[in-house]
Amino acid sequence: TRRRLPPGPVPLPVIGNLLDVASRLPPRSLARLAERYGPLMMLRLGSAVVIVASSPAAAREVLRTHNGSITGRNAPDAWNGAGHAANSVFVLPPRRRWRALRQVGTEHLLSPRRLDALRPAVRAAVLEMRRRVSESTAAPVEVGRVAFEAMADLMWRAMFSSGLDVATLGELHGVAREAVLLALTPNVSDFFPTLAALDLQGVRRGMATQMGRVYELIDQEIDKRRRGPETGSRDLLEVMLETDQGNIDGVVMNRDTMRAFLTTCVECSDIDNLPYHQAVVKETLRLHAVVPLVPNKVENPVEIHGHTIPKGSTVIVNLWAIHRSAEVRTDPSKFIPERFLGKEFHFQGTEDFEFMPFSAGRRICLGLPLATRMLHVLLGSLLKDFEWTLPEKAMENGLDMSEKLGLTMSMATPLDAIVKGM
Ligand code: HEM
Repeated sequence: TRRRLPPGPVPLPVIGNLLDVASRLPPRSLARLAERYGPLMMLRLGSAVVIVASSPAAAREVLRTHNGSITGRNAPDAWNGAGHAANSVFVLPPRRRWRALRQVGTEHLLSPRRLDALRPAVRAAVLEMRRRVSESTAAPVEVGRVAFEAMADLMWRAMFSSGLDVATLGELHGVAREAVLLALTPNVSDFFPTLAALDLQGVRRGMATQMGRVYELIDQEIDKRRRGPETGSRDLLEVMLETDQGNIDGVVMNRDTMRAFLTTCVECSDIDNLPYHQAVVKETLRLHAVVPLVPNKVENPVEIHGHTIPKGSTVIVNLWAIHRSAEVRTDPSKFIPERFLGKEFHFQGTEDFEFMPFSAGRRICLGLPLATRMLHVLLGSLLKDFEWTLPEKAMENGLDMSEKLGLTMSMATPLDAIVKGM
């Protein structure tokens, strides 16, 4: 079967193709390799076998045709810190616990009914964000930080019906920043799983400290609700407490269930009536994929385009490369929101797999309904309520739009902007 494996660069002994991929921006290195080896190529990263899908047709094979056999995950070792892998929907294997957690999330946190009920929480989180921005007229505003804090505040309100104070929000931002740095560190444990137990670089221990702090905050909320008076809230915490010791589809609702929904969040607005605003958000997600490399584990061997994809290997869909492919759109590296006007490009992905910021298939982003609403509301509020300018240096030298990949993709130089007026 060896001859039928996908083509790829020749691996070096021990390290395999690590040097071919190591760069400031791995999705771009992989896109360049794909120009040479084709839309389905094979690499060895240490002892791990990695197949990379870099075209819409290859993505369709992975995320639709053979999706049933390619829905696993090889959890990065960092996720084992504080036992987080057992609570994370992102890395759980596609079995009972993963299915049940997705169901809990879909029904009790992200259903259209729950999202409607969350409108006041969204409003409160956005008002709080506006208040903080309007107090920052003297110094530049770190836009990413403000948006992160509003998402965290909203997620907290959705789960616990109470917002977070400024100090805790700041602390959570610090936790996220540390976690991104840890995820940025290429980890020997991932490339040589036999060495993982040693945690040679301390990445797993570092992640355990960060996750441990978030778990502590969640536990405080649970204990407060248990001791306190009835609140009458119908939030995720209430569902959990009502079914405590009970279960949903075989999964016990407990603290771990709350931990599964650590990620950010938020509102329903007028977005259907704001096509240009929507097009700007879509073009941003196209050019700057939040999760540029979607990793799937092969649970059963499959044949794609005449090549054998071995069991246990990781199949990465390079969303970054597909979104920027010159074969499917003109001027792919230019920011042109108009390309999304008047056409059917859904956030859920297009039929031909050329635009899918939330991926597709059985593991499509669970937070999609919340994320799309919150993105529009946050951006809308920041643009409508404030007038912005850039710091002098950025005005002179232009804005650094380069990206860096950690847990998710972000700007290499965080955007600072100055509020001119309201
Ligand atoms: C602009 C914002 C976001 C983007 C572009 C995005 C994109 C993605 C992508 C591409 C994946 C990988 C899907 C796959 O494996 O095929 C993913 C997974 C996931 N996302 Fe998001 N995401 C966003 C925000 C959120 C938010 C706010 C939440 C939480 C409420 C969330 C929760 C999740 C979860 C739980 C998974 C794992 C799903 C699974 O493996 O079953 N995401 N996201």
